[in-house]
Amino acid sequence: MNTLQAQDFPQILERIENQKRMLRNAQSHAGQRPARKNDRVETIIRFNIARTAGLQSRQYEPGLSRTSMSFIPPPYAPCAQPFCELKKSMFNDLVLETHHRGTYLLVRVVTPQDRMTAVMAIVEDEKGEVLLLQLYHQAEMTEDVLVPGKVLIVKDPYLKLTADGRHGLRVDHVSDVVFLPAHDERVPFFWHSELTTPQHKSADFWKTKGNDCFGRAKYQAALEHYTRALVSSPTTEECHTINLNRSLAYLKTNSFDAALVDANSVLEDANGKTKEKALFRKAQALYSLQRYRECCDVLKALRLEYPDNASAKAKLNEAASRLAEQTSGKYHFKKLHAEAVRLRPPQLDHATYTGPVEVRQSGSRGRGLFTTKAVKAGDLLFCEKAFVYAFHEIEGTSGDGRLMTNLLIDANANSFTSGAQPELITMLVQKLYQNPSLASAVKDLHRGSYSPIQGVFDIIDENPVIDSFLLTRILLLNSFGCRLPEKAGALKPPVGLDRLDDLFPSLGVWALASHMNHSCLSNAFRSFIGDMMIVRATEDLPANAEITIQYLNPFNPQRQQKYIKNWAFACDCAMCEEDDRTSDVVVAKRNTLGKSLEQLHRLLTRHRGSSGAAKAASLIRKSSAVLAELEGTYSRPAEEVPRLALWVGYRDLACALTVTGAGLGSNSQKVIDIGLKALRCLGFVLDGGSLGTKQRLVVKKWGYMGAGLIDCWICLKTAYANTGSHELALAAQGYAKVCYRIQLGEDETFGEED
Ligand SMILES: C[S@@+](CC[C@H](N)C(=O)[O-])C[C@H]1O[C@@H](n2cnc3c(N)ncnc32)[C@H](O)[C@@H]1O
Repeated sequence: MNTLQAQDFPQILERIENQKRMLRNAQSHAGQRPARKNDRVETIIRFNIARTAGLQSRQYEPGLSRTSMSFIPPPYAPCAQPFCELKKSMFNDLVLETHHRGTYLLVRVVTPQDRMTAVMAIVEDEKGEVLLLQLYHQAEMTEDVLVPGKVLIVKDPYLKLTADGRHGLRVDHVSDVVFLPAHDERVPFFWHSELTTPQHKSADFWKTKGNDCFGRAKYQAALEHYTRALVSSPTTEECHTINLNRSLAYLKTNSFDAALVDANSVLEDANGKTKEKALFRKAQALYSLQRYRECCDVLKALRLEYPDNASAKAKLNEAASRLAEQTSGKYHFKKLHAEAVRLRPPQLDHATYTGPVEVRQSGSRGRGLFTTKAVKAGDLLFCEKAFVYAFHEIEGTSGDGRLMTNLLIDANANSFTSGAQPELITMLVQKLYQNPSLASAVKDLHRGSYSPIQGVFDIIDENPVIDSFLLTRILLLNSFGCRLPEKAGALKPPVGLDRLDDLFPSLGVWALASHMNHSCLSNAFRSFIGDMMIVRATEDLPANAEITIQYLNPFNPQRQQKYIKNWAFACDCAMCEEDDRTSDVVVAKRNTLGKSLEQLHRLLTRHRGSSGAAKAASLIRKSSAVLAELEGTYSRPAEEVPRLALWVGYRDLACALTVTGAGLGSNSQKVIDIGLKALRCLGFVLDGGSLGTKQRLVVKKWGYMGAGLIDCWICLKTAYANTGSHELALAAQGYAKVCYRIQLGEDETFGEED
């Protein structure tokens, strides 16, 4: 959820203005015939030169190194008509900037492909006319999508004027393209080539060819050959083998629905070794579709009939572990951490657990997520595996431009996203196109004002109708940026969202999490281990409470504008209300005082032990004076509106005193006072905790989950322990652990860093 406004980035604003000019120019030619026909030889040579030189693979921007920009074009609907209802067109029939509804083009690829954001090649029609074809949202594969000789159908073609004044075909919806197998009867005879080898070969011939391609990891080619084998009169036995092989090739290309269909077709009348294999393929497909219970059932049946099958035994163990996670919410978090460190991308093979939550209506906010029973602070609400996840290793902010390498620009909204957004859209498009059974998880996610056509996601000509613009919209409104987990620990840099970086290089969609509405004073906290999102309650909640999270960092002064612009709502939490009431003068004063505190605390950490005691004492006095002044800028009680700048000041002072040892001995009292004050600034309501009173330390009401909260509790624990108040130290340690669990998602690793 990291959309940025172009007005803050002049270079991008300029590009957007150029793009808008181009669009307006293009629109002024709508309905016209192209000024001149493409010369075949020149078009092919020009394309090949550009492709070879790699000119089309990157655009360079001064100041923004190696920036790739893609623009979201004006949305248009995908074709929702079956092929049999479409009328054939030729290139000469097309006019500019027009969707030729109800028609199709039959084209053949004549050059190798180039890939920028789109996959591109020169294609010809049956009259030999040529055009540039741009296909968007095609997955990166080991095989090229467009290879010379390949024949395609383009439904509802769109002829667009390109930036250089030429024209070409642009296809944004994957379901608007049909890749025809060589043996398809729609491929004209005179386009048959060596690629489309004579048609009278046996099923075994095509199966062998398929196996050969499979062996070379050419899975798409293998699929085509297996399909051809199946229509070349195979015997029943051959048919089983081919279906099993094709099922495996489908698994390799992440087409789990199709893999399952093939495995099931074999199971209709197979037995012996064939049945054993088919059951295993079925289990593999079900596992990949995260249907763990069914997967376990299939594997149990397989084990019963074929007890010596070692692969089935291993797979059953895996599936049973996933099922246990899914039903109990019990994860081996240390193992998850280890996997997240080892795997690149860190996509973990674990199940989603949905805890005591459900989606319900939440008045004018649309749907929201609610508790189904009372929960305690730190309780697991859910742990969700990403539906799609695009991983980028570099962590950074907009400041140094490192993230500004991959921009997706919405010229209409004058906004853009940086990072993995374009990649994620293609992932989402492909996942749903290949596995329509999974669409229900995401197709109804919040889409703002975008209204898709009737029939979207319907199966037409055996494939689902996919609207890339709908999915782009869903993604822009529902994706989460995420960072790799930081190891929180005593007095390490704080974990949380205190910094002004709402930009995260990795992005994903977590469908259940997408139902949570926003509040700056949220009652739940999200953390990530790899692509698993862990959401825990940050306070005790009754049943039927709406669960909220922070979409953006509350330290971000522009957050309200972003909510309005990106998500079309204004946050009405107490913190936003208070921000509205706070004058710029007060904000500026808080910033200045905050900076002084930062400096004082930095100096303080240099004066360690007894030798620096006098200097430390003077710095502490100064710091206390600044803190008192800062406190004077707040009026509403912290229980109602957390005092974030003040919290940071007290937290850092408590930590600095603990680190330097200035907090040792009699100064422990100081750390305790400051630490407790820090917590109260976050809205914590505490009972007890003062030395010598024998009163237990109890959190009566949980406060805001500020970054560094764990550290603050650890400082308290240390100070209590130093004064021999072991019960208080234990209580502080216990609360540190709950905060650790909330902010890092688990507490199995708590204390390991000590
Ligand atoms: C990611 S969706 C959250 C789920 C959404 N309410 C639904 O019905 O699917 C984000 C959208 O929820 C609504 N929303 C979220 N937080 C809100 C809030 N605090 N006040 C009003 N609307 C909110 C806005 O329409 C926003 O664009």
